[in-house]
Amino acid sequence: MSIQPRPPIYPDPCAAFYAGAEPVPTVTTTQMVEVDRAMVEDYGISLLQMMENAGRALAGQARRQLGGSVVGQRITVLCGAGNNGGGGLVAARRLQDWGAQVDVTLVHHPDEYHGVPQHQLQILQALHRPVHSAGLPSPGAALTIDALIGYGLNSAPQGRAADLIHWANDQAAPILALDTPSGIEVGSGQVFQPAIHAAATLILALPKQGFLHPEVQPLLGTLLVADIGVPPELYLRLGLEVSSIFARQDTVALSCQQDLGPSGEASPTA
Ligand SMILES: NC(=O)C1=CN([C@@H]2O[C@H](COP(=O)(O)OP(=O)(O)OC[C@H]3O[C@@H](n4cnc5c(N)ncnc54)[C@H](O)[C@@H]3O)[C@@H](O)[C@H]2O)[C@@H](O)CC1
Ligand SMILES: [K+]
Repeated sequence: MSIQPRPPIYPDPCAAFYAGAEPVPTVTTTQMVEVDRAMVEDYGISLLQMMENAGRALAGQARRQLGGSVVGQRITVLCGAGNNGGGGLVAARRLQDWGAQVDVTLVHHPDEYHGVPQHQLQILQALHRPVHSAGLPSPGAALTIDALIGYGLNSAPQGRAADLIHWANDQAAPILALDTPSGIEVGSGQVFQPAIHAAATLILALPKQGFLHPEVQPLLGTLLVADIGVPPELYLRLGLEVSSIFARQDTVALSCQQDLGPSGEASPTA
């Protein structure tokens, strides 16, 4: 069964994103890859640190969406083998720590996880928490988390990742996507088939340029951006002016400015 796209949250396409009254720049995939590189190589902020922040923020957003407590709530977490999936594995662990019943569903066999995602998986295994790498999750969860593919998407989703995207879209449970709904090429805004139809998307660090594309926006749901600890010095080096959007909270909602108007300075709308 295929589903129709949910109605867009924003009635008109976005021209720019805001957090409160603060403009939030978008980044290209090239810039985001450079952010990742500089974090590790120039500042010694490891991927493990960033991923822990990402997964903790994702778990916190899931908890908010489920009303403030996850005790006894069923959550399905779909995890690819890349760093997006690694963030999902962190979120799964934290949600289990907080009392949720989490079904961790992997795209690949555990032997095919490497690097930091493998490290996150091995923590779950050391804790004897079950993970599933075959079949489809049981239906009936209160929330599905999509940590299948992030900005590493290279073509239309294939194989088991595609099967899990179809499965998630067919469930009644809302989908919380990590960084991007899987199936979107975040740089260009190309929507592949299949692609996740998210109720909410928790963006890491900064929104990606493709999120301004009108075809992408109906798939994003409510947009939030999470602090993963990128220092302002790094953004400045890339020519990005990022104001203190996380001064009060680690995760903030993004609103949309629908057009720039004749002066180029319209107020943001919710
Ligand atoms: N500094 C950052 O920005 C951080 C990024 N993180 C996450 O890491 C993501 C990027 O990680 P990666 O570069 O590892 O890439 P991804 O995890 O986005 O994607 C790579 C994985 O997706 C699979 N894949 C790619 N195209 C596919 C297709 N067409 N069909 C099926 N499978 C496909 C690959 O086989 C691989 O397993 C970001 O989107 C973000 O979510 C976080 O983990 C923490 C830090
Ligand atoms: K995703």
